[in-house]
Amino acid sequence: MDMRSPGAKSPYRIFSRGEWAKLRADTPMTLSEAEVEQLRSVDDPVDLREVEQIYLPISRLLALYVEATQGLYNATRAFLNTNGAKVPYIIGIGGSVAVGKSTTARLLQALLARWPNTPKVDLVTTDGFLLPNAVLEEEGLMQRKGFPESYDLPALLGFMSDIKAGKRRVSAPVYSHLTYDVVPGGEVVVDRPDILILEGLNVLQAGTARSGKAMPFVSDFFDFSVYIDAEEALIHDWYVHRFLHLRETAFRDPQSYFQRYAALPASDALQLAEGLWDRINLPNLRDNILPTRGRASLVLRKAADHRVEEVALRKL
Ligand SMILES: Nc1ncnc2c1ncn2[C@@H]1O[C@H](COP(=O)(O)OP(=O)(O)O)[C@@H](O)[C@H]1O
Ligand SMILES: CC(C)(COP(=O)(O)O)[C@@H](O)C(=O)NCCC(=O)O
Repeated sequence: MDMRSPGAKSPYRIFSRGEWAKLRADTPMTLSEAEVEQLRSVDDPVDLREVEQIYLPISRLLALYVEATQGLYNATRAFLNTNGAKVPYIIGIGGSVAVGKSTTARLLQALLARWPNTPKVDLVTTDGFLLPNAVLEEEGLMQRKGFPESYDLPALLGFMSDIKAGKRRVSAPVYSHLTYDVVPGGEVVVDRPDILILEGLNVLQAGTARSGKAMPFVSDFFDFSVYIDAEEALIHDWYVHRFLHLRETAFRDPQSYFQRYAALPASDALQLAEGLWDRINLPNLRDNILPTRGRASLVLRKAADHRVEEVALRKL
């Protein structure tokens, strides 16, 4: 589906940047320039203007949706005459490697937590559910990191199911981009938030376990989902640029998996980044990530300067 030429039958309503910005209405700005700077990832130029024009309208829309969903839960509780556990509202954020999912997730977390009915907003990334490198190596999957088969899908589904059941203190494993591996014994504990944001490449994918067995979709647990979109060539440039930037910063850390490459001449580092993109991230984008775009509730389409130029909102 081409988002830019949606037919009359498209399930999406398309907004230009200007049209979307107007939907902020009177939503107050609750982040400072310094906070936005702190929340953005390496190489992401997002600023207060982008927050005002793109993220405040999303935050306003979500505040309305969350309130309506909370009303539905209350209606069910009244109907059943029970005092069931509070159920978190779940938002999925998907898109390619290097498209800017982390920045969007952190900005939405900060904005949503400032609404009075959703003070507790937790954020979990799916990379914690990747199989450890030792297992990926044993199974010949190191060149498939981020592909559906590189995740422990049953564990991710179990986590989502516990959250939706309103369980207390549900834990998720943690991934380190520095060591390029799952952190042994690492965990993040989610304790009945008002909202949970789940961010990762694979959040909108159809559920197939490594055994080939059909499983529920992770997105079956979502109340709302966002897909971050951009032209393939742009994401490629962002990935390579970020890699060269990290070579001068994070890769110099003695703990970094990529430390051995920090001393490489720029031309060799460039070749390495191009190889990772061509062998892993581009095929994953084409085969597994982009095909899920049409399942998102909201699609944010970014331009070369990383700014969102178009927004597509699913007609319910
Ligand atoms: N090799 C790396 N070393 C350190 N940080 C990294 C590395 N690769 C990615 N990151 C950081 O990890 C986060 C997630 O990156 P990624 O999965 O590409 O998603 P996105 O760019 O869509 O947020 C980003 O904040 C990025 O800057
Ligand atoms: C860790 C990732 C798979 C992202 O995982 P996610 O949080 O989206 O589940 C990705 O950042 C990655 O490392 N891809 C492997 C190829 C590469 O090194 O770029």
